[in-house]
Amino acid sequence: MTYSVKEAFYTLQGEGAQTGRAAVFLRFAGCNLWNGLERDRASAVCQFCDTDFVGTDGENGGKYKTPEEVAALVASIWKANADTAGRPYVVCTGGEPLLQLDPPLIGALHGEGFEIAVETNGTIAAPEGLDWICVSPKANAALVLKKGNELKLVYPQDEAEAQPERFTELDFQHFFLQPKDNSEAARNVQAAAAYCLKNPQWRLSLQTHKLTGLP
Ligand SMILES: C[S@@+](CC[C@H](N)C(=O)[O-])C[C@H]1O[C@@H](n2cnc3c(N)ncnc32)[C@H](O)[C@@H]1O
Ligand SMILES: Nc1nc2[nH]cc(C(=O)O)c2c(=O)[nH]1
Ligand code: SF4
Ligand SMILES: [Mg+2]
Repeated sequence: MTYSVKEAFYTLQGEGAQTGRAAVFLRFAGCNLWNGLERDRASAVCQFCDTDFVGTDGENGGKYKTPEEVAALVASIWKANADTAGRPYVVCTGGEPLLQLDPPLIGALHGEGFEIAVETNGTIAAPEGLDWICVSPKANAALVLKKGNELKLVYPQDEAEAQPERFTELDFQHFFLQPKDNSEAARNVQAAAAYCLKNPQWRLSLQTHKLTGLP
């Protein structure tokens, strides 16, 4: 299949349990919960997205015809940036990466020595072989992927089915609340912190790349 890549870049993971770890971010174009157009945001299933995932016009973006081409791109970005040892790490995101990340690409990335992480909205079953799965459930979108390494809930979401209590029995090692970044961000940070203080199963995930200025 052809892989539509919005952009690929080297940075530090800004969120969740792997925060601070150097990684190549591989951002796929397209999402099943929003078409990415501002004029359609208010009618989308997911309305708070902070990311441009439309098209293939970003840094290293393009349409790649084979899994080997994508893996070679990711490896070249790692090698151009990391000076010393450390397990090569790729974070597949989007948009919704599970629309495109398939077993051949997982095989090709492993072939280049990468540990593979994914950031997903949890509406699509995950292929075998992923090394780190972060699920971020969205109100009004049925959750299919009910186990993984971390569950990272954007907070607050008003709908009853997106309250933190709905997720605590699921099979994840880590549970994070990530304050929703919007015009109410400061208030959302305080609300998420207050919830974690009252409910110690949950930890606070701040989007540290927005503090450091990294992408
Ligand atoms: C842009 S999404 C891409 C991956 C996937 N579609 C998903 O939703 O998990 C990456 C992460 O950013 C989170 N996110 C998106 N918009 C956000 C916002 N406004 N504030 C905080 N986190 C946000 C998502 O919930 C997800 O954990
Ligand atoms: N530094 C950095 N960390 C991130 N963690 C998840 C991100 C995403 O957009 O999926 C992201 C991102 O866009 N940048
Ligand atoms: S599911 Fe993820 S990529 Fe899609 S609109 Fe929501 S936050 Fe953005
Ligand atoms: Mg982001």
